[in-house]
Amino acid sequence: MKEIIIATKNKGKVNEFKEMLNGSGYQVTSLLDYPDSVDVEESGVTFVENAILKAEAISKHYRKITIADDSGLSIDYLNGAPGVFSARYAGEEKNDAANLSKVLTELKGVPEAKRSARFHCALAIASPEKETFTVEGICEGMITEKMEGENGFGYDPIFKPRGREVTMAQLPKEEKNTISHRADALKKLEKGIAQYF
Ligand SMILES: O=c1nc[nH]c2c1ncn2[C@H]1C[C@H](O)[C@@H](COP(=O)(O)OP(=O)(O)OP(=O)(O)O)O1
Ligand SMILES: [Mg+2]
Repeated sequence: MKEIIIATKNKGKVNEFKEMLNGSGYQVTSLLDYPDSVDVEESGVTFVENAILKAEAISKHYRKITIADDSGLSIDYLNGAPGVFSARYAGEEKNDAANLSKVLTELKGVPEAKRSARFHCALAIASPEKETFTVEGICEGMITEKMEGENGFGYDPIFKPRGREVTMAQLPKEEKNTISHRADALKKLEKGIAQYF
């Protein structure tokens, strides 16, 4: 089967890509299958730049077709923070629980009307032979006042997608994978993947 490496060690992302590409005919691997892989520095100032950095470094190293995902949460009341710093918001050690607590503290007492936010996802596909291609997806919503739900990962327990009454972490995974920023981006990329093989 044709292999696509997802250039991430984030288990949450890996699971979602495997679910969403299930039945597509591609064998989906990730850096969890390549544990000796180098850590790529996310030095870009946009999600797209970081996705390109990760996809190109890994595709060059393994000489395989690679998709990288750079994503994060942008909160209007915080002028777009944590943005590209979402994973490292409460410190370099990338702690989801600490990141959520930091956001909830910063939004303490802020009324519902001012709690709007959106998830962003940039995907880059790279190959040793072809030019890199990128897409972006978003998911609109708002920040809740407390954490709820066990599904998903990252900021899901404090993010209520628009049109839903529960957090992303309370939705079944099939539903998250229909409405998420990652699903939105992947829909835009999917048809183009075949051209890389
Ligand atoms: O669907 C999501 N649901 C909740 N939170 C999410 C989601 N998607 C991204 N996020 C958050 C997690 C992390 O705080 C940051 C991604 O950071 P980002 O650098 O892209 O990923 P990462 O460092 O965990 O793994 P890697 O760079 O190896 O792909 O945004
Ligand atoms: Mg990262």
